[in-house]
Amino acid sequence: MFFICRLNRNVHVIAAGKAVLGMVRATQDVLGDHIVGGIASVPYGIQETLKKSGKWEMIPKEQSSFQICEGAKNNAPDTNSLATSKKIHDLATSLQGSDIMLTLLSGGGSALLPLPKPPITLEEMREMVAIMVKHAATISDVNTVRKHTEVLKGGGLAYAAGNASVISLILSDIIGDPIDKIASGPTVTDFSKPETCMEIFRDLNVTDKIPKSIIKVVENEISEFSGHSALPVIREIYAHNVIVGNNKLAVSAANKAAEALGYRTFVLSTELCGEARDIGEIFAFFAGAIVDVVSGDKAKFDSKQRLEDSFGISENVINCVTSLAASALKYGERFCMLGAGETVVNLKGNGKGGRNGEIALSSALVFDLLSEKLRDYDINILSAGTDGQDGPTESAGAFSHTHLIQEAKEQNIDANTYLENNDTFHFFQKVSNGENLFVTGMTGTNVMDLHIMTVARKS
Ligand SMILES: Nc1ncnc2c1ncn2[C@@H]1O[C@H](COP(=O)(O)OP(=O)(O)O)[C@@H](O)[C@H]1O
Ligand SMILES: O=C(O)[C@H](O)COP(=O)(O)O
Repeated sequence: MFFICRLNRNVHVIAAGKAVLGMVRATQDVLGDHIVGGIASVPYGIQETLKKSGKWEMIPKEQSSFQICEGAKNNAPDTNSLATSKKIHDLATSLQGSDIMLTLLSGGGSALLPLPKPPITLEEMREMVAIMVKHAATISDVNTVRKHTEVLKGGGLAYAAGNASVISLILSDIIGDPIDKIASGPTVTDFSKPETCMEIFRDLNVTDKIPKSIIKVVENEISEFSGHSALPVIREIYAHNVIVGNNKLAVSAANKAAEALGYRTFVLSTELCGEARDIGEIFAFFAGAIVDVVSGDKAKFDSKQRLEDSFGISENVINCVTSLAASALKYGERFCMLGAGETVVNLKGNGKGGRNGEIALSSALVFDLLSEKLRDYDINILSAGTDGQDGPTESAGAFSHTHLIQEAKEQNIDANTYLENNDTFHFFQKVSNGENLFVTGMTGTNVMDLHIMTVARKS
């Protein structure tokens, strides 16, 4: 698509997400008084957190016509983010053909831009998301439904802006950078069919639990579109959507930092997904497989076999990691394996935790299983959300190491009980006075989760 828009003190900024404050500031620095105003919908407390951590370069300059509105406690839409969404909708609809709507979006935008289609209420939207997430829905699935049930999602914001020129800069928090799903695609044409929502509910086995008003809106859309062929009626949207950052950038920076510290590095994948516990176990079994290769022992417990049989990791990948790590460790170097992505958790218990807590704790349980073989090695894992929040907890994630479970046992804390109850936050808070919890506060970015494992021989 090609369009021309003339920059002439006509830029209205609309921003929504956990990472957009720094983006607002950068656009202010570049565009100066071409920005005539705007609204940013951001999480509670983020301005104070960024100021406290000295990230002044991420704080927007004060401008009377620019409002920064905080909302969406615990990443769930609330009355504040709803009120902000209404203001944003009003601003978009007031724009003229000569205006530019510069939209800045990042993950978290979905909860910060809620405007349910009537008769759906805010409470019902919250309920739907909670049910889907509890049943391990991916964010892609949740946002597919949001696109069909909310006014500003699925291109709704750009549509509201009418003839104004729409340019969106998007920071990706979803595997594969799908621009129509990040923050539920407020400025992206939605090609998905409403039928898909019902298929998602069926696959998750939650159809009966979803509020009736939501089912009704989806069913109405299905019958409205049933007369048309393969695709629903597509709203015409003229927007220029650009991905400006994603987790590959974060992993590449972490990789460089590890190299600068002297580690031999390997990036397993930037698209890790599936059940969180599996990823924790995979990292720990990689450590086991590496140590098997270095020691040359016929392993009592074959980690390589486990990686292949239980997790379908190919022999090529395993050989590649283990030979690279072994060649480093044999010559006294340290090894670092990095990964990134976004997992899910099938919530069975009623504890407090997050994906990263589950990854850290499940890796520690495997380390414990392999403790005999790993005893001459220093092995650590950090699993954390780049946004600084691991689920509804006060931590970004947690560290795991080879003697964590033993340490817990000595403190009469049973790791399995905590993991089964999805209570990893309390596990890490309790063990050794919380020294393995990773607490950063909101970081001002949001490019999914990072997993880092270091392996070194004990000196
Ligand atoms: N007690 C818990 N233990 C483990 N994971 C949990 C728990 N409660 C919520 N979660 C998970 O936390 C995720 C939501 O966390 P959040 O940090 O808001 O995600 P995102 O970074 O994608 O915004 C969901 O995947 C959910 O399953
Ligand atoms: O980071 C987040 O908050 C989640 O991944 C959801 O974000 P989104 O639905 O706004 O993309």
